[in-house]
Amino acid sequence: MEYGDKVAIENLSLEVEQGEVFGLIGPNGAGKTTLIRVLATLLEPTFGNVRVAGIDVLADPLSAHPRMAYMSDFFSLYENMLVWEYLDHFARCYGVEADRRERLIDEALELVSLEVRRDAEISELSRGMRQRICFAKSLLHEPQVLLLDEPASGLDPAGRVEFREMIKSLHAMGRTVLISSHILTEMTEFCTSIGILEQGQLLASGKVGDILSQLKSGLQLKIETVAGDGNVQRLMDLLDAWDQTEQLVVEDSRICCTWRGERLELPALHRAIVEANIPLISLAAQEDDLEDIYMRISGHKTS
Ligand SMILES: Nc1ncnc2c1ncn2[C@@H]1O[C@H](COP(=O)(O)OP(=O)(O)OP(=O)(O)O)[C@@H](O)[C@H]1O
Repeated sequence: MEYGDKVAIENLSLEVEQGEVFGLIGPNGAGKTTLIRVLATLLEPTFGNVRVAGIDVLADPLSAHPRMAYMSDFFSLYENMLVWEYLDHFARCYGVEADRRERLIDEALELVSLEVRRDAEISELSRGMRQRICFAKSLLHEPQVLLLDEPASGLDPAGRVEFREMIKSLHAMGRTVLISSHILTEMTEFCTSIGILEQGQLLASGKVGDILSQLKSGLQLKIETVAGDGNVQRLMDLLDAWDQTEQLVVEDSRICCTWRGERLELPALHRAIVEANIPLISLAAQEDDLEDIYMRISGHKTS
């Protein structure tokens, strides 16, 4: 996908299975919005094929529209409408028959926990509530596929928790959700699969557990000794000789490295350090989390 001579997405091949909650993760400018807008038929790719819910969206966008909902990170509402009026208005626009409208509005309001604000004027509502109304609006035509571009941005922590619950409910209802974010850790809590996008290229994609286990590099060790008396050098030498450590980085009197051995070998390493009379302040081992993996495969430095 190109904007003039700027290539926003390149050689991207991605399949999201029905019923998945797929997290599209990438930093600013990675191409997430571009990809979602292509799927939503708002942008035409320079070349390539795009299918949503089995429909070729380039050849037949009108058949694809009823099956999908798109929610942008920017949204606007009609301020002077009541919540139910707003939803009723859009349900009519989407061609929802009169005898189903009220039920669908009630269900959407329940899903976003706004039943009690049914008769409130939109201008009275907080940002989080407005976002939830937009979300409710996007559910009225019962789309199979939801395309959500950074929907949790601008929500406070409580709003984010509620948002996660909404996505989990949609997953339980069998909907397919593609959701973008640059906040990695929260995506693992409700996504079934993830893709990591960087500079328009998909660096990795798959089930959350598979990505974690494929890309795990081992345990990250942080070992702290007392500064002075050559302690740091002796600790470095001992770790080098152990031959299970990689990527040693020294920060003052602390050494960080990757441990290639088994977790159960760590007590022996601990003992060897003590027996070598190297004063040990702490030895901590931590599994890579998604954030570490993302930073490593995208070539960023971890802290
Ligand atoms: N209308 C446009 N014209 C030219 N370049 C564009 C246009 N829209 C996006 N781009 C460029 O395409 C690239 C991808 O942008 P995109 O908005 O898809 O990224 P993103 O991952 O959604 O970023 P963010 O997290 O900041 O929303 C960026 O380099 C951006 O500058």
